Amino acid sequence: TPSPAEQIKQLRDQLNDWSYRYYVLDDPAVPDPEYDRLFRQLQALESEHPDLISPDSPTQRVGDVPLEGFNEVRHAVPMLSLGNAFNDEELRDFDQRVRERLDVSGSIDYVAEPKLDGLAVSLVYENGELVRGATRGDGETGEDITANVRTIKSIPLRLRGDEPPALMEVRGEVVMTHRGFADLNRRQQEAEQKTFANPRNAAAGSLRQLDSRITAQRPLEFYAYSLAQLEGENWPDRHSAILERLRQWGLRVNPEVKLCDGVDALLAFYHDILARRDQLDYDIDGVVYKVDRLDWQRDLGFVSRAPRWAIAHKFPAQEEITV
Ligand SMILES: NC(=O)n1nc(-c2ccco2)nc1N
Repeated sequence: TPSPAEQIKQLRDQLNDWSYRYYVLDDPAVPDPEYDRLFRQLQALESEHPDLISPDSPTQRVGDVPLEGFNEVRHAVPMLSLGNAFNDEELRDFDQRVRERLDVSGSIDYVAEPKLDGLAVSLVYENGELVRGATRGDGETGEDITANVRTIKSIPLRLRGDEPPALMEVRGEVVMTHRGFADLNRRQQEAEQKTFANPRNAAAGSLRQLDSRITAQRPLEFYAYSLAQLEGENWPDRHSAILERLRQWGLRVNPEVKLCDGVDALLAFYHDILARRDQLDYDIDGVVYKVDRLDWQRDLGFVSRAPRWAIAHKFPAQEEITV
């Protein structure tokens, strides 16, 4: 029979794979009771052999000692803010400025993405292991919320694949779905606790908990949308290839993102997402377009704190929805 260490590793890898299928791919491999059965087996083995517990074990997602406060962390690469376009004309101006600066005559490729209205978060992985989670803060420094991001099931504790990079920092948005928000407020009401005004506030309040056992009770999801640091393997040469590499590492990328050739395709994407906005299960406040080629992103650089190579295209403010 396999050694306790081998049994524990087998259970850990199997549970992490099932969790990836369920929370990242929305494609469960086994019914919940099967997952729970193996989870309890792993817990039993780990309690007999605590020295064999590893930080990427699914049993280690919820901490048990609340923090006194949050440490500050300095972002190695500033978490930038985006300039805005408020109408089609301003978007055409953006595209024209980009092509002029690049001295490119024809249309160029952009990646178009829904602009999720949650909280921007940075995740750092060393040799494939999640070592730090941080809020955006003021863009230069944020709060260390590692214990809280570890409770979010769509955030892998270990990157998938045999040769994880030495260092990888991914950024994305933590959101709460409308369904999760409604269930949470119902539970809060039943427990005579405060309810939240909207999913974004609920997500912010959940991430700022000093007790990660509370965060673990909150329906939070993570969508990755950019790569900030990568060491130990070559950078992809396009943003679309970065998103594919993030998917390969086991991170969740929004299924609506789309490679678009030229500004007319961007406008078609904008109007398509706007038309479907009410059917999406999470809040968005616009779409984001990013020049796909990374060499062109570098050439374009930033103006003050916003990139010249990306812009947000905002929707009209949504009238308050009565739930
Ligand atoms: N909020 C959101 O969904 N964002 N935000 C960015 C972003 C911000 C800075 C660079 O990229 N991208 C997406 N999809």
